[in-house]
Amino acid sequence: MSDQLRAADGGSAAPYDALLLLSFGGPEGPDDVVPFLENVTRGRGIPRERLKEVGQHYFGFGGVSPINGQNRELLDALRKDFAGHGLDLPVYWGNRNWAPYLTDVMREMAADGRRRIAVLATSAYASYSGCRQYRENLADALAALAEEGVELPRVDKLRHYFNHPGFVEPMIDGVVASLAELPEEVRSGAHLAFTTHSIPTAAADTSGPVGDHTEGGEGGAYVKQHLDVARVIADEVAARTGVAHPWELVYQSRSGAPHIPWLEPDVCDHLEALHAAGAPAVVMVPIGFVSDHMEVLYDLDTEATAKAAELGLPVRRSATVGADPRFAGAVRDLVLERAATERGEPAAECWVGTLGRSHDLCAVGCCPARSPRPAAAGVDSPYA
Ligand SMILES: CC1=C(CCC(=O)O)c2cc3nc(cc4[nH]c(cc5[nH]c(cc1n2)c(C)c5CCC(=O)O)c(CCC(=O)O)c4C)C(CCC(=O)O)=C3C
Ligand SMILES: [Fe+2]
Repeated sequence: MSDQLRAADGGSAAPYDALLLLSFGGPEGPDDVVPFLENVTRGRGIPRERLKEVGQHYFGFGGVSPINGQNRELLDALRKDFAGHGLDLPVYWGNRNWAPYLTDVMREMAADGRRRIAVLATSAYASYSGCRQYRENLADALAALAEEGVELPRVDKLRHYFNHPGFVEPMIDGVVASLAELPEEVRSGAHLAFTTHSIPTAAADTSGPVGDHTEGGEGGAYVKQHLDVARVIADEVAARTGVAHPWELVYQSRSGAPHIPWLEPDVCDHLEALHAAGAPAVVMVPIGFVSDHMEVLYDLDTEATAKAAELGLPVRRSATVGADPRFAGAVRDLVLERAATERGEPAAECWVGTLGRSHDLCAVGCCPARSPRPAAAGVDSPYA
């Protein structure tokens, strides 16, 4: 981690007068589950069977996704961090698929007189679902407010933070802790399975700026960024434990029709393959996710963990960053970095790995939608 640079304490958030935490949203009780899934899947052609199955995942947890509670904790952590560092910036929270809905929060922000909003999406990497779709949601919210005659604030989306040390370091600690929990006789031979959300290979290939696009489901910014983070974590874990654990990037939570190719291998198939090849233990490292929401609690802690038990393979699942104070500090860095850039001043950049500071403004063609729609906070935004 020697190439990392850290932003100094202090600094101004001007021209920003608010931060908006923009997330996915999740149900908060059994009656919310079906309407939530309808919101998520509106017009996206997810097979009914998959929806019924995913509904069961939520009902198994009383119809409550942990994601909203985790965002409330992150909000608290952000407010504490900002207050503790003299950053006077109000923080709001809105979601794509459940209350508090983005449009309602933006209306409230406008009524509070917020004119220039920095947006942090709870998705660290480039992809249609994790980046452009949030920009489309912002455009939809601005369009709705324009209809209502509200004077529109300007929104800027903060850059991808997959390689910010405040995102990566807590995960390194998590892997070291999970390794320590494994029975000693299997610990040194343990494999690391870095996991993230599978997406259609066509979406992976076109993720990120056009210059990163590839063919054949082999790359694109989405895969490249995950590999970069995985390598940083694996190298640092090796440095700390003295053991170079073998690692691989695998995928989880596939949906969509079976004939459409998505990124593989699936984490459960990977556990089987590792077991067959004689691996004595595995730590699953959910680098694709910011908190322990349903994709982590069900797909890893329930399903993949049951698969490992069936195989007799010892596994652990390492921690996501959640509301770690280092992550809150990373968000402050991102705000200050972007604010300086917007003021035309040099910005202290924080990043690890090999890819550098991600772009501030998505260019035309970045993570394209299958059917083009207006998206805010990019070069092609119809809004100021
Ligand atoms: C890249 C990515 C992230 C990571 C980045 C980020 O965090 O944004 C993510 C996060 C999440 N995905 C979530 C839930 C769901 N995702 C679905 C469907 C889909 N996700 C996709 C991609 C991603 N998803 C895709 C390509 C689909 C197919 C349909 C479509 O293109 O939309 C479906 C529909 C049913 C199903 O197919 O599983 C659900 C219920 C929750 C909430 C969990 C909770 O409630 O705790 C979270 C945080
Ligand atoms: Fe998802």
